[in-house]
Amino acid sequence: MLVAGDPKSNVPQHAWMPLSSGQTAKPRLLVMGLRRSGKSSILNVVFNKMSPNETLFLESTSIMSRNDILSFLDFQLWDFPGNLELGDSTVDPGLLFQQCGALVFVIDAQDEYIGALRRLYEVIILAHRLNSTITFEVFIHKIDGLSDEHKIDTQRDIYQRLHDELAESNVHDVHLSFHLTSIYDHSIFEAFSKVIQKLIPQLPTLENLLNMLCSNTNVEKVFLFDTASKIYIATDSSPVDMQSYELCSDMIDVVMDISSIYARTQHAKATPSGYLSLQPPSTNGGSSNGRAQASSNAAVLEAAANGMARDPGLAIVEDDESHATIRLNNGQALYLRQVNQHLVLVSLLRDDSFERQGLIHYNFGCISEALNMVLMPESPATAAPHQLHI
Ligand SMILES: Nc1nc2c(ncn2[C@@H]2O[C@H](COP(=O)(O)OP(=O)(O)OP(=O)(O)O)[C@@H](O)[C@H]2O)c(=O)[nH]1
Repeated sequence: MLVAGDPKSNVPQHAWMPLSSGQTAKPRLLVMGLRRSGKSSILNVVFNKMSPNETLFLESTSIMSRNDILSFLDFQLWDFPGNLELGDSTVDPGLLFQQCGALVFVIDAQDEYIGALRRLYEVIILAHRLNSTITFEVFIHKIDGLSDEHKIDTQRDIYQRLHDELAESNVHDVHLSFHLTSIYDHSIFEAFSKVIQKLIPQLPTLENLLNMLCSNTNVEKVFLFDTASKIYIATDSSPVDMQSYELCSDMIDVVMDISSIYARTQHAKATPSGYLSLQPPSTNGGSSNGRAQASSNAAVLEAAANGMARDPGLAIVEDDESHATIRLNNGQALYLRQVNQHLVLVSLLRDDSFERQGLIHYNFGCISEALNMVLMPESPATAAPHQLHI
C-alpha cells in the first residue's frame, strides 16, 4: 500500500492522499463500487466542495486513497478504486474491513447494475465475515437521470435481488441500508448525513437536546450541521422534509458569503480535506466601521436563502456566540447559531417567535454549551450549561 500524506501539508484542496501501511486507528468509512460509478465525485463534492460539473473532468482512480476528515468527528475516508479486485495481492481484506465503521457501496443507477450487485454481494460476504459490525450503505446513485417511478422500481429491484442472494447464502444479520443519491442535488448530503450519524455514539443525547430546544423555543425544525461539509450530524425527532433541510443547508452558504465580506478578523484557510481552520485574529485586521459587527453579532438578513455561491476559504462566523437570522417572506425565519469551530445549529421557526428574541438567543446558547459538553467533554470551555427558559 502507498504512503499517507500529511493532512497539514500544502496539497491542492481536491487532492486525495494515498494510503500508508502505518495507519492510525481512526474510525474508517470505506467507499466502494464499480469503475465510473461516481465514488470520487461523491467524496469530492461532499468533502472538498467541488462543484458537481467539475466531476466530469475527474480521472479514474487507480490506487486506493484516503482522506483524513479533520472535523468534530475524527475519521478517515477510503476511496477503493473500481478497477481493483478484492482478491488482488495488494489488497489486505483484514486491514480494509476490520476497523471499518461503514461501507458505502455506490451503484450507478443509470447503467446496467447486475455486475455491481454481484460485486456488492461478494464484498458483503467477505466484509461481514471479518467484521460483523460494519453497516453497509448502498448508494443507488446518479438518480438525477431517472423518473420518480424508475427510481422506486430500481431501488425495489436492487433490494430484492440482494436480499434473495443473501438469504440463499444464509446471511441474515447484515446491517444494510439503501439511499437514492445524486451529486446534483441535496440527496448526497442527506445520505452522507445518515451514514455519519450511525458512527456517532452520542447521537441519542444530541437528539434529546435538540428536542428540548424545539419544545422550549417554538422551533419547528433544527439541524446540527458540520459547517464545512454541510452534513447534518443530528436533528430533532420530527420528520425531515427535504425543503426545510435545503433551506437550512443553504443558509450556511448565505452566512458564509456574508461573513466573507463583513467578518472582522478571522479568515480561514481550507485544509487539504477541504475543512476550515480558523486563524487567530490579527491585531489590525477587519473593517473599522460598524458594518463589521454585522456577522459576529446579530446579522439580520432580509435575503432569499437560495442560489448563493459558497466560498470554502472563509470562516462562517467569528466566535462561538455568533448567530444570524434570515426572515423569509412566508412568515418563517431561519436562525443560525455557531456551536464551535466545526458545528452550527440551523433552525426553522415562525417569524413571530422573534418577539422574544432574547429568549431565543439564550436558549440556543444553553444548547450550544450542552452540545459542546457532550461532544467535547474534556474541553475547558465546556462548563456546566445553564437551564433552558420557556
Ligand atoms: N449524472 C450524474 N453523473 C454523475 C454523478 N456522480 C458522478 N457522476 C459522473 O460519473 C462519472 C464518473 O465519476 P467518478 O467519480 O470518476 O467515478 P469513480 O467511481 O470514482 O470511478 P473510478 O475512479 O474509475 O473507480 C463522472 O463523469 C461524474 O461526473 C451523479 O450523481 N449524476
